Amino acid sequence: MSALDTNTLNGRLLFAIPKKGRLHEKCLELLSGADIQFRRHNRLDVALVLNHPIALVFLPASDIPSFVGKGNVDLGITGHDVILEARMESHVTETLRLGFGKCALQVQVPEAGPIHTVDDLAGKRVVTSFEVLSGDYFERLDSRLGKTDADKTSIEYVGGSVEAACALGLADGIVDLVESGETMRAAGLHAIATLLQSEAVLIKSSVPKHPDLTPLISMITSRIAGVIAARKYVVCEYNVRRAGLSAATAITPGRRAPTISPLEDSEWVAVSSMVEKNQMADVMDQLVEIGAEDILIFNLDNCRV
Ligand SMILES: Nc1ncnc2c1ncn2[C@@H]1O[C@H](COP(=O)(O)OP(=O)(O)OP(=O)(O)O)[C@@H](O)[C@H]1O
Ligand SMILES: O=P(O)(O)OC[C@H]1O[C@H](OP(=O)(O)OP(=O)(O)O)[C@H](O)[C@@H]1O
Repeated sequence: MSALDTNTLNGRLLFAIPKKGRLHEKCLELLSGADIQFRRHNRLDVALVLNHPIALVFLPASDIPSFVGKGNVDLGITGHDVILEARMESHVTETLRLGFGKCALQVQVPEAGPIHTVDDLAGKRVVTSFEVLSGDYFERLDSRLGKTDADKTSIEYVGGSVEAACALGLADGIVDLVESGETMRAAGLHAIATLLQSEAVLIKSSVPKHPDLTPLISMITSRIAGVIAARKYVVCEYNVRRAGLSAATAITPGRRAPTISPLEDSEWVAVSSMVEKNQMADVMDQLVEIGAEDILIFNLDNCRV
């Protein structure tokens, strides 16, 4: 098949996936968890899904918002940041936050330099890959500070390695993504302001071109939501005396309500409840404190909640 053979793609839902970079591998894991099976031929940016009428289209993450927003593809995964940078927020609907690709877009300056605040940076040179968001930010700042056209902040675009710009003498400050902060610190920079927080999201067109694909979009969304929820929750099971049950269910209320089952010993019950993974250790400590026993934690492979 050639890269975009319209006959082969006819009738298939087009689903855009970042072709490389930070989000690529995580997206492949999601597809696998949702049982969306495909074989990608060497170098081709389109792959037909074997078990559903879907074609995956591998695109740069930053191009996905406009492809989805303009209806060229039906569904996509990308970062919230690049949706705003592409000014596509009113053309796409973010249907799911995916819990990965979490980062912040921050203004950074040399740690040892004379600039300490964004007000100090206003009117100087800023280098970034986010020229739209940075342009908006510094335009507001310049206007608040009463800068004229002659002395307003200069915003220059670079495609990557933004963190090198100050050391190379190209910039007084940069606007770039930060997750762990390692890149920033290694470049001798520190953050002085945050423009936005971002994470990967599932998006669809706000005005779908193919309304007949809505049930398939709902199915994919529900499957991916199941994979995300399975990562977020564990199942906690334990035994507790009936007398301690109300204290126990206050600790593990579950999503709707915990499941309570009688035991052969009529003084005791077994409780099963979903618990957020990051609360698990606290919850177990509290259960031990109220006398619960045989506390077991189970990871979920998949779920629909
Ligand atoms: N350090 C990071 N930690 C977490 N998420 C990140 C990080 N850097 C980038 N992201 C997220 O991943 C998205 C893609 O960034 P990445 O640097 O991987 O792009 P790329 O593939 O190199 O470039 P392109 O946007 O051209 O595809 C960003 O828009 C952001 O949402
Ligand atoms: O805070 P950290 O965990 O260090 O992550 C931040 C870095 O990650 C991103 O770049 P990436 O490594 O994806 O490469 P790029 O510069 O080529 O976009 C971003 O542009 C930062 O440079």
